[in-house]
Amino acid sequence: MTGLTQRRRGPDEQPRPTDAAPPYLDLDLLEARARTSLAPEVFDYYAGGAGAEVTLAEAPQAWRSWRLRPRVLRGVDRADLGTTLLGSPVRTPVGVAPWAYQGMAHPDGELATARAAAAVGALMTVSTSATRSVEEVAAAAAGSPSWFQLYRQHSPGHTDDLARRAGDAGYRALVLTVDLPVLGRRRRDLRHDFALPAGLRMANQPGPGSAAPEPGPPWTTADIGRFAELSGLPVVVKGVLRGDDAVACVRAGASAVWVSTHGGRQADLVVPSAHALPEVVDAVRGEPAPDGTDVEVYVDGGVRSGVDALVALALGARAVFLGRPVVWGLATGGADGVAEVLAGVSAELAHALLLCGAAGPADTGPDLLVRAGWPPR
Ligand SMILES: Cc1cc2nc3c(=O)[nH]c(=O)nc-3n(C[C@H](O)[C@H](O)[C@H](O)COP(=O)(O)O)c2cc1C
Ligand SMILES: CCCCC(=O)C(=O)O
Repeated sequence: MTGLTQRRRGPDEQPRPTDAAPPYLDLDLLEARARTSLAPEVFDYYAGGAGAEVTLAEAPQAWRSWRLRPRVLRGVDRADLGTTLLGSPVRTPVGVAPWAYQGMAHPDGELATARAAAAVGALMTVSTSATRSVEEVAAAAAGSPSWFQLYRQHSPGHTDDLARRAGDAGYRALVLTVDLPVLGRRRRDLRHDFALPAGLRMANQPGPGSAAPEPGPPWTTADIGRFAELSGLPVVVKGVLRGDDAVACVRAGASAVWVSTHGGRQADLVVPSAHALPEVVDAVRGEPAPDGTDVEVYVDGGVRSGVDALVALALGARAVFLGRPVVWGLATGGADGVAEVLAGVSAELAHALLLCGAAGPADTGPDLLVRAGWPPR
């Protein structure tokens, strides 16, 4: 049976994991399949959030609190998704957010994700907590632009060493994740006493790979310039939700800031990324990056379609990153599954741009948006 002849689901019917692939990207179906194929504690580690999971649940809704104001009669008949991220050309502004322990989702783990991202021309961010080494994933990306995400390690010397290795391995930026001074209280993981399954290892860190690692000494803005120097790479600060913090990062030497709630996995009741993004974009306007160019702002959290991505671009994001959709792609289809997700959301974005009379990511802006609700606020 092809997707085209498939019976349509009723509005209240949940996707069945056995359904054939529909002729469009169905992330609910991928998640339902992943839920049946993964061990419950692994699925819950990937899917879960902190506390009562309010931030997790609000993230996708927050993008949908905007409505589009399409432009017509502008002669736009083609949308080109190509752009640059910190000077590296990519074929889509939809990238892969760093996510840990990919070997639990697929035996090839991070290597499969890297190959898929390279095939689609999307940028991948590789987590410190990968099940493959810094160098192995760089080799799988085969020169396609990738970034390395750095976590504070218990030993500062080890953190410095990872930063240097990222520079040597050819990553194009170092992403400092700053929203994990301690691990969020993730009830699902606590219930399962989650730990990395036997046979898998954290390839870049010592220790057992539990959900409650002990991070090293706190970082401050002074570390931004230090890591840029150590690695020889531009620094992106991930996990910024306030304008004042964003400005402090840039003044300390960051080339970009990444608005994120860590997928609702750190503090609960945090402002959704979609609501924090405009404040951050406004705050860094006019603040030059170390190389004199404009500071770039990225965002993630609850982006589940190309239209969500369009809202993010229109609010001023230069790139939009996906977390769980990529997890479900890898868990259900390996590299092909990841490519399907990245290409699918990118195709939706291209289509949404055209429908709004925009020729590409740079041809978007707040004029395309109004707050949902009537009268518009
Ligand atoms: C299973 C999982 C593991 C994650 N691991 C990391 C990580 O190692 N480093 C990091 O900076 N962020 C990590 N994140 C956060 C993501 O980079 C990203 O901010 C978030 O997933 C985006 O939200 P979304 O899942 O709704 O798309 C993780 C997220 C998930 C779901
Ligand atoms: C040290 C944390 C492990 C990876 C992570 O960031 C996450 O699970 O959200």
